[in-house]
Amino acid sequence: MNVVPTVEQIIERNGGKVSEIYYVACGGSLVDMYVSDFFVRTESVGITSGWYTANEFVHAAPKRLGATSVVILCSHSGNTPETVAAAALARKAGAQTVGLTYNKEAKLLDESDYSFVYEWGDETRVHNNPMAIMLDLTINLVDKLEGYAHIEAFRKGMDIIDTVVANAEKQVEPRTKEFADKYKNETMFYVLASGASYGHAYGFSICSLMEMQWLDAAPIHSGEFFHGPFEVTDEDTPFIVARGLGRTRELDDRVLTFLDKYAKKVEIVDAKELGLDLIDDAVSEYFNPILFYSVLSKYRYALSVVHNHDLDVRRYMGKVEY
Ligand SMILES: O=P(O)(O)OC[C@H]1O[C@](O)(CO)[C@@H](O)[C@@H]1O
Repeated sequence: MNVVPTVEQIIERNGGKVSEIYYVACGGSLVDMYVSDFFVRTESVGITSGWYTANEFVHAAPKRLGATSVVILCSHSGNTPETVAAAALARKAGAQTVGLTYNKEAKLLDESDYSFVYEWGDETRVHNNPMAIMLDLTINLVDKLEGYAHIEAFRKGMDIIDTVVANAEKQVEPRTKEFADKYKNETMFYVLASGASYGHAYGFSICSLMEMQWLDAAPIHSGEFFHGPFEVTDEDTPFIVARGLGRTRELDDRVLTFLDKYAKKVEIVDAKELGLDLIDDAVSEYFNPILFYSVLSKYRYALSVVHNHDLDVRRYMGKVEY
């Protein structure tokens, strides 16, 4: 998808003034936004950002929300009521709203100044998935507003990410089956990551393991592991570590050094070993979550097979009042 016309219109509407970008959604759509929020937090000098579950945005909106805010909202179905309400609220406050959805008839589109109806299901074209579109939009917006030194390296990364992911998926296929066989009777997993990838520790826990497999799971930031969680470590507790590339890899490595001594059930998903180092070091960390999403989806599929538990089965979601 070409994000440039949207970037230009956003900038034109406010005479080049954007003071904050808010990322607002629920569940898996929210997870997909984490990397963009992380990018703004760590790379922008003049723009602040916030990452909000939609209902919290509605009930406790930031005071700064206003005409110079850009609010990016994503809903796969396009009709999640909290996300649609957040878009309406953002618009009422004078902010510019960008809506992403898979559904051409989405209610979210009625509340969006700019929209992206994205592709889904073609695993070979991850650059057209919402996570990549939002990241592309964010990086181009920051670049146009204040300059981003590694924009060309990022664009080159976008050109090859589909190939990197396709190769990585093939590479992990056998080990996802081994993982599923080894861990089929486990009921609790701790999922660790850091930096741009932390959103996927959260997402794999709440969406893939809890929602789709009805298993207990908890995300732990690699940096936080040594500030409480590591006390549960023993030889029987399973850990999944998404070992990213980039500035915070050291945090993941510190966890792995500790687990190597005190744990026995450790699954490492390493972005470097899976070929992400084909992308320039200056930007590869922003591609970690795109790779991890696709690769971890293979892990969850393998678990669903050994559990004979279809990934689409729900007990409560969309079935009862909540
Ligand atoms: O992206 P949407 O359609 O707003 O849906 C959000 C819902 O979808 C999921 O991300 C995945 O089923 C849930 O976690 C969440 O309730």
